[in-house]
Amino acid sequence: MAYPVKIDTLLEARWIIPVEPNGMVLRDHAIAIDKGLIQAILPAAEAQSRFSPSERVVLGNHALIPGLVNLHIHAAMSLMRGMADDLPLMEWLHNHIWPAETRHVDAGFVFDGTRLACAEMLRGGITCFNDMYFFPEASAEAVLASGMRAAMGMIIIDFPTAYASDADDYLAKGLALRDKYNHHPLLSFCFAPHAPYTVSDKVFASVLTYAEQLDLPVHIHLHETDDEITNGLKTTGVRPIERLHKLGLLGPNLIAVHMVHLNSDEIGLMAQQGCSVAHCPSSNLKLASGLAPIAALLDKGINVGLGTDGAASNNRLDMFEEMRFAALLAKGRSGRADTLPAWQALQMATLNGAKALGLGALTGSLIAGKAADITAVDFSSLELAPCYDPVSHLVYAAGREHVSHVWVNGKMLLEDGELTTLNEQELLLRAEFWRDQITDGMKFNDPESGS
Ligand SMILES: CSC[C@H]1O[C@@H](n2cnc3c(O)ncnc32)[C@H](O)[C@@H]1O
Ligand SMILES: [Zn+2]
Repeated sequence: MAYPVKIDTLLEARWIIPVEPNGMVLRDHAIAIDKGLIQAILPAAEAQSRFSPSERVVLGNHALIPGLVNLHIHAAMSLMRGMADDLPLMEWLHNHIWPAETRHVDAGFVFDGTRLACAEMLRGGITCFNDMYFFPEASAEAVLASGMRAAMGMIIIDFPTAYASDADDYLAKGLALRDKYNHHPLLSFCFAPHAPYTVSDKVFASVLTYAEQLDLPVHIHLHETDDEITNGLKTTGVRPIERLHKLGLLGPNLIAVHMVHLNSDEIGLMAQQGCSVAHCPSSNLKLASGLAPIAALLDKGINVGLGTDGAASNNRLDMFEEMRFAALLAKGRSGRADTLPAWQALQMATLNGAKALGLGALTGSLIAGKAADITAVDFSSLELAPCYDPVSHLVYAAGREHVSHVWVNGKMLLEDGELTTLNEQELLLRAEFWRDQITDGMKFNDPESGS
């Protein structure tokens, strides 16, 4: 008989839901992990005789799923959660968020805010996120402190900020960051021009040149509100999607965020060009932007992933909530209960996000050879009983409070609900500190406060 093979970790669980192939649920199986990678998935009894793990984790009433992929977030905005609620996008941005960003956002803010967001996301089973924010070098340090996987946005916005003076400066800073971490096992990069209404044609042309040269995704807010389209038509003569098409930006590397207001020609064009969409249902509802036509996008074969957007417009970084909202809203909008079934919502929250980021060979599903980015969901609570179908429960009944363990690249970052890399108490103190800074800034701005 052959000797057992030494490995780092053996995870045994009641259910393993690999997502690829879709619809498969494995009962009483185990995942063998070594050097950060999934080595094999096989029946638990067989795994026990074949492998000799340094660590064995037995999760008798849990489902193991691929770590959730948050396809659109401004992580550091966790520090602005609840700062400006119940406002439409443009009023929210111009009168509240941009003034606060001008006044308070620096590298320290971004480091603390991103760590806070990482802590929240890890507790909710998210292993990878696609970030778009100022001072991405500070976000990258926060990501590395947490052990998560992230796509860092090389942001470009056509106005000066404390981070960069002009479009060339934004691009140079983003590219320098990418050079610093190129080939890092946990970090990847996306160009992140903010939106059609804040980026000029000339700057889009530079972004396209670099994106093609480096074969990197381009991550942009697009067709989020009706006003964006009306104003775009007025200022450029065409709708924003048509403008980006003319500029050559539509293609398999494009991650279009929101995509709420679309006509059927635009849906056809996005499909034909192979673009991906980041659907952010909670943010679209809270800012009253509208309901994205997700069933129509999926019918055309468009790759749709899910995002939380920032905590200032959501106000949770909770992909369980996004899965449930996505499934329910798509049914409500299409008038068909079979639109966006649970398995498809789970696929959107995992594999589709990974594919959009160009990380489909690395994460997003549980198969041998991919990174061990894994989330364990505990089905012991009474609100998850009885269980006929674990995939149904994951989307329609479970919440982030049921996440017990998380691994990224084979490393356990959440153990029985406890973070292993980030210090919760310190993050709470830093959050209070920044809340006090922002509140003082608001008093200073408010003539009625007398200061
Ligand atoms: C250039 S860093 C990102 C920039 O985007 C702002 N932002 C946050 N949420 C949204 C949204 O839903 N639409 C448009 N812009 C958004 C954020 O405050 C930063 O300024
Ligand atoms: Zn956003």
